[in-house]
Amino acid sequence: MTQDHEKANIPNGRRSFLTTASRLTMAGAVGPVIGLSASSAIAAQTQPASAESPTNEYLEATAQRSLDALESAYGAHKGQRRNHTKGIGAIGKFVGTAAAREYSRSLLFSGETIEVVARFSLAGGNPDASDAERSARGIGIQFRLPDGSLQHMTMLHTPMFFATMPQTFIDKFFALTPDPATGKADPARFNAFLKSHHDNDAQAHYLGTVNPPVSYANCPFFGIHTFKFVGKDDKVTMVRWRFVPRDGEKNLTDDEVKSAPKDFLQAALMERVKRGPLQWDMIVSIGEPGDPVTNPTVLWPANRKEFHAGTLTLTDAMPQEQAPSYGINFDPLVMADGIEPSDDPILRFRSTSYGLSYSRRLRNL
Ligand code: HEM
Repeated sequence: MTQDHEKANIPNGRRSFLTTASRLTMAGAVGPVIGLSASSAIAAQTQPASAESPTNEYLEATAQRSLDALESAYGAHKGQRRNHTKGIGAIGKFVGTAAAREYSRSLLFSGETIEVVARFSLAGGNPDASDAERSARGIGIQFRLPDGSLQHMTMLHTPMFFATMPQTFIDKFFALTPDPATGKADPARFNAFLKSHHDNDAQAHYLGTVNPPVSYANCPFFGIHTFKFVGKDDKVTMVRWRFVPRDGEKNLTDDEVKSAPKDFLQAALMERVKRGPLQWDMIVSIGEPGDPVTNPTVLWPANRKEFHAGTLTLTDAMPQEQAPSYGINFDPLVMADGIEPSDDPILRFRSTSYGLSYSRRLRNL
């Protein structure tokens, strides 16, 4: 298993993750990142040191900086999520398989029917974003296990993420800050981000070449990170998972991308659940020695051994303000016994960022 990062001491004594070899090994051109209204400065690399903001502050990726970056790009929308702001609630159930029980002792795979609260969303902090924009679609799922414990999964419809290190996330959203003169992000500054952050390439290429989905019902969702399945005998298996829609994957045509109404996703989902339950199969891939486990921008080879770990069934959908998911913090590190996180620095970082966003929303900030 490869580690493509190292921990480094920074001068003020605090520790931070710094990229050493974050170049992609997979094919993927520097594509336009469309959908996330483009750009401005790369804070970490271009902002001068000052008494209030010493250079080291810009080098350190903190939850605070990640929210500063999101709010810089999209503003702070009171009482709302700072990322994936536009969304829809859903409820349903999950039933795990005997095949999954071979690898994980999690009650998720006990075979009992597990209650599920979910939320679909559009990446980015704009509550009025167009549903046709070329950004990631997300799903947060809270599984309520029979012993009262919780298991979270927070996934995207792209197979890969755009950052090997939290600093890329922070730099990207500062680079999307609107220029006060135009109200739009500065393309030159966003291009500077693209040129200096090649870990962004693969997802940008994917979003630039694969049209957005026609409905959340037709979205595959990828866990992206590597996780550990822990068996009854404590045996650890490195895994990645994805949820494959039984309705099939279906994307907008080029014409539909241009003409689709701004808010079609909610209507499409509501209409679909009226016709019957929606299902996804959870497919788990087993890692082999040498597969990257800390880099969420690089895919595993397609020929990895896979098994069907369970079926997600969603029975109802509702506007997010009325949904049980409204008050949930889909922190991806909320895990029940039997599933554990890898050392992926992005996965580890997410928890604090979600917590801070959640606390702002609860305080109506
Ligand atoms: C450095 C990396 C990341 C940061 C800083 C970050 C930050 C955030 C924040 C602040 C939120 C809003 C949380 C809330 O207010 O409840 C959020 C939501 C979300 N993120 Fe991330 N994220 C990161 C990576 C990822 C990755 C890798 C995935 C998927 C594998 C992902 C999927 C989602 C989804 C689906 C939501 C919406 C959850 C909901 O409906 O509440 N994020 N993210």
